[in-house]
Amino acid sequence: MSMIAAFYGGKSILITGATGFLGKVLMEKLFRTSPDLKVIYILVRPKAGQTLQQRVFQILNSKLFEKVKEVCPNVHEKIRAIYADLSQNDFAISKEDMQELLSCTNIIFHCAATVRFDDTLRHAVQLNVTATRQLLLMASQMPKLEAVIHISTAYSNCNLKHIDEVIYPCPVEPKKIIDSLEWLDDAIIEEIAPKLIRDWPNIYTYTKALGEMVVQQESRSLTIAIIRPSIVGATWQEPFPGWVDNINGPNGLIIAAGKGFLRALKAAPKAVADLIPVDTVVNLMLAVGWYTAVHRPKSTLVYHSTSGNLNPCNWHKMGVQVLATFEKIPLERAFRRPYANFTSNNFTSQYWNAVSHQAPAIIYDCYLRLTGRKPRMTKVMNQILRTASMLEYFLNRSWEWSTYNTEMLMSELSPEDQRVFNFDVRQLNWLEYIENYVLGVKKYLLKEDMAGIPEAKQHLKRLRNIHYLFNTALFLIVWRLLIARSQMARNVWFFIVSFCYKFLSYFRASSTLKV
Ligand SMILES: CCCCCCCCCCCCCCCCCCCCCCCCCCCC(=O)SCCNC(=O)CCNC(=O)[C@H](O)C(C)(C)COP(=O)(O)OP(=O)(O)OC[C@H]1O[C@@H](n2cnc3c(N)ncnc32)[C@H](O)[C@@H]1OP(=O)(O)O
Ligand SMILES: NC(=O)C1=CN([C@@H]2O[C@H](COP(=O)(O)OP(=O)(O)OC[C@H]3O[C@@H](n4cnc5c(N)ncnc54)[C@H](OP(=O)(O)O)[C@@H]3O)[C@@H](O)[C@H]2O)C=CC1
Repeated sequence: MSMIAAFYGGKSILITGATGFLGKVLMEKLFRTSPDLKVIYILVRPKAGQTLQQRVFQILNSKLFEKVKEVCPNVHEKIRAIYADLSQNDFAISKEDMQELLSCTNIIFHCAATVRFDDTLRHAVQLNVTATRQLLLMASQMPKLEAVIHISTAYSNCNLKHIDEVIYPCPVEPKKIIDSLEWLDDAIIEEIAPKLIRDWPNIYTYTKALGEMVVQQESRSLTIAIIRPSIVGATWQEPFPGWVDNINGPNGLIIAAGKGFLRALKAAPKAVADLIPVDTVVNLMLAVGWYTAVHRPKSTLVYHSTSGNLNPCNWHKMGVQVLATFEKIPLERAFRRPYANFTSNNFTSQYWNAVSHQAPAIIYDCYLRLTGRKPRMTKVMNQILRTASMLEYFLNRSWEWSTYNTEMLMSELSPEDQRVFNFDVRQLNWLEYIENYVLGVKKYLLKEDMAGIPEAKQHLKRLRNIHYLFNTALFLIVWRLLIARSQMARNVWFFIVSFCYKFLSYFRASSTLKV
């Protein structure tokens, strides 16, 4: 019997960010392995015209939850969606709901955050810092609370090269920033933001670092742990391989590469691609929840959920495998054949951008215009290049994350728990994982039918022919222009033609002799 699964039995669990990528996989695993848990409270806001109930209904009826319904048929009764907006005071939770949360919650998983790299400082602080503080204040009023698990990111200290499982202080106190945002207007905040974030690459990583400091400051009366995942990718094994449902991080770039939009990336081929499967992160979260509640460590422990120091893979290997998978299982209606280049050189990168990205987009838009349609490719391309440039910082560096606490926890688990809540990334076969990942992007994210693969392959063949035709025509035009303008080009041309003529004459003469 799994000790961890048994631990969550009968528990009331509060999850923030349950509608997000990580939150959904966490709920799924909890229901599947501990169907006898009492209730999962989720803090949800209405979104995109959907009520809370519609949002929950959609999640529970998704492919991800198919297995859950077999082991926990009454899953609908065990999930309680509470209206909440984490950017509001007291999260805008009603008095009755707040009372229920305060009196019943046993475990908290705090996943909610804004993960946008370019969010405003005000909003990012509200979500990633102030909301964390407010949640911990709530937590300190929960008599039955056993543990709080805060999800941060391995990149919260990406201004350092070697990162230990400790909380690093930030140059400015989070409280000072929270206070000053109350009276500064938005224009001034945006002006001081670059000075505040110093050597952090973006507001997201900076505010996540502030969030950790808040955890440390508010942890006195609480039992808290912090988990720092690196780049969270599709599922490795559970509930099935390759599940993914948003375009953050690698996902959008994989689509852009598969559709032939993105054919070059400014990335150091040898830099470590520190991806971590989402189910691995979730297994660690559940194990940490159990360990923190049962062993109540004296200080706040930090756990790295990273792959680089245990089972490293680099961008070159990853890129090659992504392309190899697209050969076998291409995406539908590609713009160009998937092909790409990783370069860390500025000049080469700009060259590839102009030749491989911008020029084809402009040509295609001209074609759309000529055929009476609205041009759109340049816009799409600029969006992709903007995204790629935002991720560049992470593609051109490697970090060393120590994993002492994570490994210690692994050794504390029973063999059964090590199997059911496996977070040992050493067992991950990258080639197999990436293939399933790419397949998952096609199936679950783009919702493409596997029956369309032969047609997609045909389409790629047509694109290859167009490519050859285009290159030949381009070569002939350039050559013709050169010949018209340069004596040297004419000489080379006559040399080649006379050489070919002589070669053919010799060949014809020798074959006539044989007859
Ligand atoms: C040497 C030889 C090599 C040979 C082989 C080479 C082969 C290469 C093949 C290439 C194959 C690629 C392989 C994989 C590459 C993997 C790269 C992975 C990089 C990952 C780095 C991640 C670092 C993460 C660090 C921290 C991790 C975390 O803690 S948290 C989560 C990370 N957060 C995010 O990812 C959020 C990032 N997104 C944003 O901040 C914003 O979306 C934005 C700023 C990027 C854009 O904002 P904007 O307002 O302009 O747009 P938005 O409204 O959001 O969207 C507009 C449209 O753009 C689409 N979109 C959004 N994000 C992406 C994306 N990531 N990729 C693609 N497209 C994206 C979005 O859907 C919108 O589309 P429409 O709705 O159609 O308008
Ligand atoms: N994905 C990754 O690569 C990594 C993620 N992390 C961390 O993991 C955690 C989860 O990330 P992930 O699941 O990928 O992110 P998502 O963007 O998928 O999910 C974010 C969640 O936060 C919720 N949320 C945001 N704003 C509010 C708000 N004002 N009120 C209520 N809820 C809100 C979202 O709700 P809604 O659905 O309504 O928008 C959503 O449920 C984050 O803390 C992130 O920093 C760390 C490292 C890497």
